[in-house]
Amino acid sequence: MVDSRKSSLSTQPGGIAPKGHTTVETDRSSQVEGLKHSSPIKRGSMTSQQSTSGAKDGPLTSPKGSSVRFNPKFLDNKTPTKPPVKPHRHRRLSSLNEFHDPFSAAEVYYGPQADPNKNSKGKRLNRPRTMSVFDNVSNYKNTAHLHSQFIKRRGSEDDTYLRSQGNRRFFIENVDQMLNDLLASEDTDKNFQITVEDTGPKVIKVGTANSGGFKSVNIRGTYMLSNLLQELTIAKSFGRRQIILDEARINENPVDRLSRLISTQFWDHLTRRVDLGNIAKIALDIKINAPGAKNPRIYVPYNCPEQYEFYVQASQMDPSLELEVEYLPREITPEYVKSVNGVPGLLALAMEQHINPTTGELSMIGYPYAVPGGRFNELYGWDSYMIALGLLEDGKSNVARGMVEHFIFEIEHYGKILNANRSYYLCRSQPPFLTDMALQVFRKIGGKSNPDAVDFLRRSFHAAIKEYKTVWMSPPRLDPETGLSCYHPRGIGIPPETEVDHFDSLLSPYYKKYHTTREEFARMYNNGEVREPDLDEFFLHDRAVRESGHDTTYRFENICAYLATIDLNSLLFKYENDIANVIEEFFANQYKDPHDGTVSNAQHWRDLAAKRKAAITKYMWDDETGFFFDYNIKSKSKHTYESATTLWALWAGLATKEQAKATVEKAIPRLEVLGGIVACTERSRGPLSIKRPSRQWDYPYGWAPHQILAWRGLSEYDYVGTAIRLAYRWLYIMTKAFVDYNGIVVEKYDVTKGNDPHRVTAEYGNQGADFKGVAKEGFGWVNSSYILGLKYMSNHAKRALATCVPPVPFFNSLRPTEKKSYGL
Ligand SMILES: OC[C@H]1O[C@H](O[C@H]2O[C@H](CO)[C@@H](O)[C@H](O)[C@H]2O)[C@H](O)[C@@H](O)[C@@H]1O
Ligand SMILES: [Ca+2]
Repeated sequence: MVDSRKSSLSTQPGGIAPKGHTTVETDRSSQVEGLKHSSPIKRGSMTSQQSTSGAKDGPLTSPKGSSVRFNPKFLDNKTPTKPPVKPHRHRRLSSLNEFHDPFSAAEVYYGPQADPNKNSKGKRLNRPRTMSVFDNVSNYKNTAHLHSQFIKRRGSEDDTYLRSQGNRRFFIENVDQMLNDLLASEDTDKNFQITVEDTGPKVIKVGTANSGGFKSVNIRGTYMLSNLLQELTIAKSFGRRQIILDEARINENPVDRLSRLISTQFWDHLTRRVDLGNIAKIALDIKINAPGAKNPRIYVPYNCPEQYEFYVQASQMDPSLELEVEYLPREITPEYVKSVNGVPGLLALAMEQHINPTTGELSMIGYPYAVPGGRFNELYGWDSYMIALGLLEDGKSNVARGMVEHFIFEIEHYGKILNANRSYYLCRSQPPFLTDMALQVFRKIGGKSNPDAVDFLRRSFHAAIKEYKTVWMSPPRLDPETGLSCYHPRGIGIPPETEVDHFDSLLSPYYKKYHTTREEFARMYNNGEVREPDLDEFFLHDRAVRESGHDTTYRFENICAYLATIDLNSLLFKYENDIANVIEEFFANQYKDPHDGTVSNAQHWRDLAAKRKAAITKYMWDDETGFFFDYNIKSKSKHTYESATTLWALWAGLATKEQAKATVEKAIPRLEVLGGIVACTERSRGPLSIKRPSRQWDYPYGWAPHQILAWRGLSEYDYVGTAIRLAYRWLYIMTKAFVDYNGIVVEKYDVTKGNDPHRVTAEYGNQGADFKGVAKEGFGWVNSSYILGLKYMSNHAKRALATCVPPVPFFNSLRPTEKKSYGL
């Protein structure tokens, strides 16, 4: 490994490290000494030799002992390999005389126990100047020195710092002041983040804990400075005015840091659980900007009086929140849904009985669930599946289970798994994953040996069978001629949840035609006061696009409701097989449907799957290109748009061995780019222009669900090496953006560029990018993809990721035998 710090420092006037380098240093002599003394890499800490940008130039050697790999193929259905949260070895801190974990969760690290103002032990650190530094007086009270990039007084520097082993801690006497100084000096573009694009000195002084803040050291480089900003922001949010901060916490190996943050913070920030006190907050929605959307509102199914009472009680408890509680009608029609677009609200979800442990009072509480993040602050359909996979891996099976409970409730009360639980989504679903999601949760909560898990599985499959029959295999979604299904929700008018100007380019000719404004035209059109058949056709397909989860892509524009997609039909094939297996094992091979009275066995469902497989092969498979295409049921022809969803056929297990081989040999080379699998090929998307702007589900963007399904699909067909290679690419893009851009984790990435892959301007920008100081939640399915992707990585690959070694140099550096395990 190249020592990037030594070489870069020697060429930098004034010893200031270039952007992206992450170092702590005192002066040159102590640097050298520090390097001489540096101990082997410890879990969780990133030495300066591992700095982020320098390493990519250096040759990569395969460290000994890094060859332990597992076959991820077996992991989806079997036992976990990753413990929920890695236990950290506690280190004894000699000077502070206490046990302490530098990587503990924020609540612990910044909680009252660690507060020098509340904890008598800690107070010792805020001691006045002592004789030991009498002749060595620091100007630490003069805060100007904190952002000075010049070393003014050698006497104030703590040259014992680099010699201290395992006890490198900073004392931040004034968190607010330090935050202000840090931002003033380093956040030169004033976006409250410290990134590689900021042009500050990239160095700041901080007091050392051993000297009680009298002596200081320099913190250098984007990564460490941005971690410092993040930690100070979190400390402040805990009400802390002073902190002791471990160096290990701000130079932590980025792979460890990101996975730790996801496991211990991001999931918690994304998790919701409705109770009497928080419903008004949970119900708030920033997507709709209408007068009727100002107050929080909850809609309750007509036959859930207990829930209605609960919410009325919540609204009465604090009238100032102005929570409105409404019953839904028995029949939910497109007309009704349109009628409440101006007064949108959250839709009630599943609740369980709850006994207050102190009062013994019986009440209700919602099952927990996790939201995607950003503007998406409700329970989504397919996001939930992807999120559940990550939660299960991180030992949060109660939240994953809660989401399945909500889907059972949604199918029972709203007739489908909703796009998301808001009133304006009542007519739409999303890609169906319930059977696999229930099976994954079932296995994690004890499987066959747990009667509660068996009950859960049976209830889930009752719901899934109802959904299969009444949503996906009924009009208008079913195409009776081919037996295949399309995304085709009912609905009226313009979807209200998009950003206000989303449809301007489409609708502006109509504003002109009717000499009116955007708002007035929308009202007239939605109410049927003007008839525009072309728009009706456009919005029919637009609703289908949104149901597909792929909103939006040129693949689907003006056509989606007529497409039997490979995505949906792969998922239904999986439903049919999962249902067959569960009927066989958990319903004694005889399933009496409580909804329609029919009786079926496993063979019946296997026959349905075989029929679908035959139809998919006939209508969708293209041997020449190695793609499964969508099928247009109107024009009765293949729609030859090359999409990443061709890999869903592998995930579902419907491709033959030959089809899988052709996929790997012909389709993957077209879809594989720097950062993994791209949403579609550039040639299918076609040229862009002002009139034909980019769409977020097209080239050059990459999405976590596409990666996750591709990895598993390829592994199922024994192309584990290809899965590992693609996973490395995706994790590289994520890690690089995380390191260079202040810990960012976003909804989607431009997977064709390595410098700022998080910068996506298509349609409604990028969720997860808009934070001040610290990213608190990441983005649901992207969080999962990191946790799941790491399962495919060897230690060698993890080390390369931590130093942001780009995929091609990394693959080129492998020995021939190693290359094989990357499918090369
Ligand atoms: O508000 C615009 C659209 O937003 C959603 O779509 C996008 O975010 C979802 C949540 O992460 C995701 O499931 C979907 O795949 C994304 O394209 C929403 O689902 C759409 O219905 C809505 O129109
Ligand atoms: Ca900045």
